[in-house]
Amino acid sequence: MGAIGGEELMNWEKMEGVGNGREEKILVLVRLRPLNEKEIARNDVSDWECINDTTVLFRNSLQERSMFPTAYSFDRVFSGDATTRQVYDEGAKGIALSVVSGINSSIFAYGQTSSGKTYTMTGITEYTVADIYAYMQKHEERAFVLKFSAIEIYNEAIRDLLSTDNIPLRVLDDPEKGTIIEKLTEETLRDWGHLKQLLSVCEAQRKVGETSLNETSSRSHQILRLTIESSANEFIGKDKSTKLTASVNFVDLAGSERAAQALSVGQRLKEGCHINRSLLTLSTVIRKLSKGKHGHVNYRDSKLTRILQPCLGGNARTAIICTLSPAREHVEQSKNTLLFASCAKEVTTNAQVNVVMSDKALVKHLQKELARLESELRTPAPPDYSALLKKKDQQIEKLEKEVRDLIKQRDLAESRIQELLQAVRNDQVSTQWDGRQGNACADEYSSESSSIKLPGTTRHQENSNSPSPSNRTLFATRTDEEESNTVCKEVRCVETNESINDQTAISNGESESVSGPTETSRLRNRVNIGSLEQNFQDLQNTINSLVTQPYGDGDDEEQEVQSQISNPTSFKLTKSRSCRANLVTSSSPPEFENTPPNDFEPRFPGRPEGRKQWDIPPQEYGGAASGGLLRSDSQSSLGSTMLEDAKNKTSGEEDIPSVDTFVAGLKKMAKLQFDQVNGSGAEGDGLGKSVKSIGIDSMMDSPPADWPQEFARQQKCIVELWQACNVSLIHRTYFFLLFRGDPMDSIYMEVEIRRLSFLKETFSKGNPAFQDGHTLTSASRFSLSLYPIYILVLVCEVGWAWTS
Ligand SMILES: Nc1ncnc2c1ncn2[C@@H]1O[C@H](COP(=O)(O)OP(=O)(O)OP(=O)(O)O)[C@@H](O)[C@H]1O
Repeated sequence: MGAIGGEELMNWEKMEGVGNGREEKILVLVRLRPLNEKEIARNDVSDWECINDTTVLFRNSLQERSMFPTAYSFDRVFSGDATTRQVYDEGAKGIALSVVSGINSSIFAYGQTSSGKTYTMTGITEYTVADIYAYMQKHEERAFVLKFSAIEIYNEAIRDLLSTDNIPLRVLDDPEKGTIIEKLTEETLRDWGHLKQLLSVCEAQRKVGETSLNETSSRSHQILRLTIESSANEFIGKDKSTKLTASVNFVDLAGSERAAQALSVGQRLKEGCHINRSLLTLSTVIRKLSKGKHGHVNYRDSKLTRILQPCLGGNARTAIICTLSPAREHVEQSKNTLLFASCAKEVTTNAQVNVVMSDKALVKHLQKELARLESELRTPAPPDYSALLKKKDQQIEKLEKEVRDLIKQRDLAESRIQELLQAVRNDQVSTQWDGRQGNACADEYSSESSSIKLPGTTRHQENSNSPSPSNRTLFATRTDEEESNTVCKEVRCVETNESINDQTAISNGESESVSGPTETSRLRNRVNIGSLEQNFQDLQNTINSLVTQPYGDGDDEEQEVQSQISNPTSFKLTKSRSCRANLVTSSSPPEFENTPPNDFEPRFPGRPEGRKQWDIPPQEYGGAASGGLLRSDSQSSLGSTMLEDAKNKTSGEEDIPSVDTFVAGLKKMAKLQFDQVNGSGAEGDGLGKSVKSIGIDSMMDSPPADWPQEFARQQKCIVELWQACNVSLIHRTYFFLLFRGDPMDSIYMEVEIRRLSFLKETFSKGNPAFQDGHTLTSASRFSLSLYPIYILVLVCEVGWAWTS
């Protein structure tokens, strides 16, 4: 017995590159035999052709329609005129001779009966053994030991072909050696002649029978095993001896057959059934292995697959030679063989060099390995700079990406800041403009003629982007103590929450909030003639611009509003609370045109006779007791009617019997509506109901489950109130001239509407319950445009009072 030392072993493993196993696909060869004499006599023709070294083509001369492919590619295909020597040299040799390198190998022959399996395997076995002996002769520095064993599996029974006993052998699972066959004869070969003799014995022992397809049909699966042990001569007899040991299997499978074709009966039929069953198991195992080594593989379903398990996806290099009969009558069988071959070429095996070490050699080897590892620990190997560089490069790339993202975010934030700053500048400009009219505003707020009070509530003031009425954009923001410090405030609101005395001054502090008549007179007394004159001049300019851009051009106005709405950047509503500081596009007020009219329209006392009277039966509006709100469609119809009236009329056409009566009726209607909206008048009068009483603030913090519906109702009510106060151009004019509180109320309501829209945007992204229109915006803008006229009248009054 030869041996190799530990160093030699490591060199060997490096050289072979298989120390840790080598995965490779099963080598699949296809051999097409020529037509035999019987087939030629039957004038059979060959439908198969090897068009190159790797492809076999099915020439369907009958033009049959078939689900099978016509071309098959494998590692190597051999035509009918190829010799077994060629098959061996160009195909199986490399696999078979792995055994001399300590790697297990297997050569299979698979195919239908009479396709040439035995013919091929006999030659392959001879050539392999011859080459092994030639190798042994070449490598005299090594000592080889060859052992031979042979079995056949006949009707699922294992027989020892080297034994004359007919006793079936048992298959055992050995924890170290794997699957073994009990009591199997293993002959140590003396020489080549000895092997030839044993092969003859096997041939004689193997079950062979005559069928209609093959006179010498193999009725069993035959496995010849040649085991080679080799070791280096120089280590023989020394303690540190190791040896390579591997086996090569020559597997000549029984041929699949159709009972009808083979005309088998009796014993032959029984043999055929066993053959087909075991071949079916082999096909199943191969098919499963071809899909990857996942799940359970039924090796144990047959003795054939159990014994061949290491060759099928295990520690072995494997070649399968699929033999084909060219005869047309065997076409289907040939196609089945090729399908098996197609699966087999997907199966992966993992061959390893099989080294057997003596105990002393093993200890020596392990000690050496231990010393090497310890030295590596003491002096760690220099770092792998290339790997480190690669890692750093990846980190740099990641950081660069992050930087790019941050730059993008920064740019976005800057643009947002610019927008906000612009808004603040606009706010300041408008505040200055308002400041010049601050006293007048104060008077306005304190006017007793304001029929609809807002006790304990906030009055909002709309600001325009520029003093020019034709270029105003409405902004509205709710402010409170918390919000007043927010940088991004775009519109200022003056709140009179708790104490009127603590009211925030508008703009430069000149303006004062709602107060009683005494405050009004005090403010009037503080009016400076010079500032009044200046205000007068400003207002004159404003009026001039109003005259040059009359409101009557409703289409233009509407278009402008439409463009503002369609362009969110030009029409924004900003919430100044920091946690909700995102700019939100203001949604448009509700659409009323499509609301169907109903019978629930209140009679309007100031309405001219002959026109439709609005009656407001208080009991129909519910109230605190019922707690009910009007259905929104009822209220919508009111707004709709009024709006349509306003649209259908011009100032010239308007028939106004009594402005005072009209205003009184309007106020009454507004009060009733607003009381109805808020449940009752107990907490305040009409429009004086604050947003807080509506519950918007609490809704923002913890919106109720049905808040969208409730919200929509509230929004609609306020919108309709607003419309009630803005019926038509001429009425509006009287409002401004004679009914001082209402213009601000209407503006206030517009602000509220916008704030509600903002809340809606905040809470109901994409909620289809909110369908907004644009009609209020233009009307509101018109209210603003007329506001200077009112200021003018007020100034005149103050001037007159002062001079008198
Ligand atoms: N390539 C070939 N060239 C010439 N003759 C061949 C070739 N292959 C097979 N034959 C002949 O065909 C006949 C059947 O061959 P063989 O017995 O090897 O088939 P088989 O596949 O082993 O059949 P079974 O499965 O029934 O044992 C034999 O007479 C054999 O000599």
